[in-house]
Amino acid sequence: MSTRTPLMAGNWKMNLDHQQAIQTLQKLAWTLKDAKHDFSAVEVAVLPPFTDLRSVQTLVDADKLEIVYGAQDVSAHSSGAYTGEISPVFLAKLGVTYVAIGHSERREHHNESDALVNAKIKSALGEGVLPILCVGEDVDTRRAAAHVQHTLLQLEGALDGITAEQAKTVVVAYEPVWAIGTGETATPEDAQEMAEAIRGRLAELYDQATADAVRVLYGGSVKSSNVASIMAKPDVDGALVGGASLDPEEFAKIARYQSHAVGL
Ligand SMILES: O=C[C@H](O)COP(=O)(O)O
Repeated sequence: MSTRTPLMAGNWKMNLDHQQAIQTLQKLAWTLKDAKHDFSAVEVAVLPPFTDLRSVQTLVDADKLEIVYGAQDVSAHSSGAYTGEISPVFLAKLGVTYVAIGHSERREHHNESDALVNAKIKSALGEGVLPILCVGEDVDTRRAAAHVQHTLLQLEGALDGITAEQAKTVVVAYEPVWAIGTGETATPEDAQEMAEAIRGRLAELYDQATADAVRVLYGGSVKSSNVASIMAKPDVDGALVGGASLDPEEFAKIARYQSHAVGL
């Protein structure tokens, strides 16, 4: 039986301005409160755009919300002449818990390499911000049956020079690119295959205790209708949710997957 606390993280991507962020977060918080959600059983996080973070922090603090929040990217540097970049120091000061690093959209549109992803992971960890490291293959790699090898290489590159103690705090999100925003979800078996392979490689890179501590999420067209079957797999510890996290009632249902799995 796993002792890992499941994590449901909503990646809002480039959606919702700071006023919409407040409305969305309030509605999410009310919905979860009405449902008496146990945050110690399933952790809930939102990853808004940078410009929303101060508003989100203010609401979370004022209403003492148990929802945590994160950023969608971070600079590999802590300060200096890096126009447009956001320092991990600034994120830590805003009470940010998590930061997504190496999302496939950043790898694709901003040419982020495994080396840069690795530098960003070190940068975040240096300020106590927990990385959600995104890995996963595109459709051609999957068709060539090279998806496991490809994804494990991304994992190794990202964790180069990271100690076992640090690695235990990293969340890994497996997101097959062909399933992101397409409505096409990987099967629960696909998610389990990769989550198990990731945990196996972590055991080889570090040790079993580290591998057992790391949470592995699945991401790609997760909805309330498919989350329970994905979460039933032993190595899947949560979901990185894009589109469906913009609807607070739907995202609350995803976080409450245990309730609707047993028909409550
Ligand atoms: O970060 C989230 C993923 O890219 C999944 O997005 P999606 O749920 O809209 O497919």
